[in-house]
Formats: sequence, structure tokens, C-alpha cells
Amino acid sequence: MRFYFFVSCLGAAAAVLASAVWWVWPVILRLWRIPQVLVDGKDKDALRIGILGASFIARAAVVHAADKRRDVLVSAVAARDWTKAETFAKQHGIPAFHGGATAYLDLLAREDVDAVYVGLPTHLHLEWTLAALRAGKHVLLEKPAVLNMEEAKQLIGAMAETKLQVFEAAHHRYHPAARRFKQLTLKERDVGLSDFEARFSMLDPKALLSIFKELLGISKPVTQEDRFHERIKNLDRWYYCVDMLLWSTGAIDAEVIFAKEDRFSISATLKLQRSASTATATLYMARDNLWEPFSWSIAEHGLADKVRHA
Ligand SMILES: NC(=O)C1=CN([C@@H]2O[C@H](COP(=O)(O)OP(=O)(O)OC[C@H]3O[C@@H](n4cnc5c(N)ncnc54)[C@H](OP(=O)(O)O)[C@@H]3O)[C@@H](O)[C@H]2O)C=CC1
Ligand SMILES: O=C1OC[C@@H](O)[C@H](O)[C@H]1O
Repeated sequence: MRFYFFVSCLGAAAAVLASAVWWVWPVILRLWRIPQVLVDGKDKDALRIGILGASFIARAAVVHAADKRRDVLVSAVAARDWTKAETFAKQHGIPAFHGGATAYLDLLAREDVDAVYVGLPTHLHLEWTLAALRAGKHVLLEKPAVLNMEEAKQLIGAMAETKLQVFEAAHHRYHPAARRFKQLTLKERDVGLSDFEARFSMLDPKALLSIFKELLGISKPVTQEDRFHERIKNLDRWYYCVDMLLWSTGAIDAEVIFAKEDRFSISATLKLQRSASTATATLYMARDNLWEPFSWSIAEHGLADKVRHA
């Protein structure tokens, strides 16, 4: 009896492990593979992108994409640390790099850069996007583009003045499921779509580590700066809920009627004004969710098609 129990447990553990490897392995391979952006083999008039910040997201969002296209190349990268810039450039075959205190400005001054990728922490987006526009560069700007309405106005003003493009990297808008959802809700614009829900869930390895440290009693005291960065990170993630909702429902106005924040989540209820009808929307963001390390979803409870991506 014991033997059969042991074999069944082993079988179940093997099945769980196999399924985890099956789902997670392609993601690990994709992120681990070091993409190359060799200039050879690119179109003569390829768009030349300069990267500000030798970061994980720059590699995942720009270098991987440029690797797959003939019409885009990465011509330079800048990092605040000289060695980091050099390592990133060499790893990916990027022909030029800048390091040190003036690195970002040096990259913006280059003639072989048509557009700049600003994947810096969100509170630095406006400053460096304005600097890029002043230097005559188009900008691919990480989401959320800005922190508030005042910054949004400044950005729009600078775009109009320089006649250059700033494109927000709202990648979820290009997912086929999100596009289909938008198509369906806009088609049903005024016919009783009244109960929307947008969710985002995340498990941040850094946050997980700090929870363990807290439990073990070996964490450092939380500083004002830590709290500021936590607020910025929350905004980065909360943005997915808000943008998915407003973008896909075509809402023209929204009013917050309830909001709640605790250690593990942020939630809110909004009253949405659509072109000729009103709707209620629930937004929910899980901060550190072990069961859903990364997922977003948008739904309307009366609509049969529920769109989900995980
Ligand atoms: N599209 C997506 O899926 C994702 C988008 N993002 C977005 O990308 C942006 C960056 O987020 P994230 O990658 O977490 O940010 P990081 O804290 O990792 O910063 C990114 C880079 O910014 C540079 N940097 C310049 N000044 C500072 C500063 N004062 N403090 C810290 N870094 C600085 C650093 O590059 P260096 O030292 O090399 O100069 C750093 O590597 C955010 O807007 C976020 O919303 C983030 C993750 C995923
Ligand atoms: O866009 C994002 O997705 C992944 C998260 O780690 C990150 O904080 C967020 O900006």
C-alpha cells in the first residue's frame, strides 16, 4: 500500500514538474538567448535606434525585436556605468556605446540615431523624452508615458512644437485577444455593456526576496526612497488595468467611486462614460501573486467573449 502511495506521489510530482517545464522553458530560453543586432544584413535605410539605459527591459523589448527585423537596427546604447554600457554593446553586437555621467546626452548628440528608446524608470520619462525631442530624435517611450496630466500636457506640447513622434510602448494593445475584445465592445458600443473588469497580476522576484528577508528578520529599514520607488512600480502595473479599460471600451470619461489598497492588492471601481451609455468597471491589481506570476485580462460580464492572456 505504502509503495503504491509513494509511486502515485512520485508520478504526481513528475507531472507537475513536466508541466512547469513545458510552460516555463520557452520563456526562459527566449529571455536567456542573447539577441544580436549585427548591422550586416540590415536594410540600407533601416531605422537606427539608440537605447538609453542598458536594462533588462531594453534587451527584452528592443534588442530582441531588432534582432528579428531587417528594417531596424540598434546603433548605440548608453548606460550610466561605462563597463555596463560596453558589456551590453559587446553582448548584442551594438556598434557604439556611451558610459558615465554624460552618457545619455552623448547618445542623443549622435547623428546615426534616428529614434531613441526611453525605458528608464517612469519618473524620468518626461525629462529624457524632452531631451530626445530637443535633440531631434523620435522616441519609443516605455509605458506609462508620464506620471500625471501636467506632464502629459508638456509632452504633447513638445511633440507639436518639434513635429517629432513619441510612441508609448503599450504592448498589450497589440495582443490579438485585446484587439478582438476592443472590436467587440466598440461594435456593441451602446447596447447594454455595463459591467467591465480589468485585472493585472504580478510576482516580482525582488519583492518576493524582500518578503523572505522580512520574515527572516534580516531586511534593511525601508527608506523614503524605497517607498517612492514602490509607488512608481505600482503605477507601472496599475497602468495595465487603466489603459486596457479606457482603450478597449472607448470611454470618454471616468469617475472613481471606490478605491482600496492593501499589502497584496490595489482595487477600484469606476463609473465609465461611453459615447451614449454609462458602465461600471472594476479594476484589480495583485501585487505579489504566487499563482499568477504575470497575467492580464479584460472582460465584460455580459459579453460571452472573455479575453484572457497569461
Ligand atoms: N513593457 C514591459 O513589459 C515592461 C515595461 N517596463 C517599463 O520600463 C520602465 C523601466 O522599468 P524597470 O525596467 O523596472 O526600471 P529599472 O529600475 O530597471 O531602470 C531601467 C534603467 O534605467 C536606467 N536609469 C537611469 N537613471 C536611473 C535611476 N535614477 N534609477 C534607476 N535606473 C536608472 C538604468 O540604466 P543604466 O544604469 O544602464 O543607465 C536602468 O537599468 C518603466 O517605465 C516600466 O513601466 C518595465 C518592465 C516591463
Ligand atoms: O510592465 C511591467 O511588467 C513587468 C513588471 O515587472 C514591471 O514592473 C512592469 O512595469
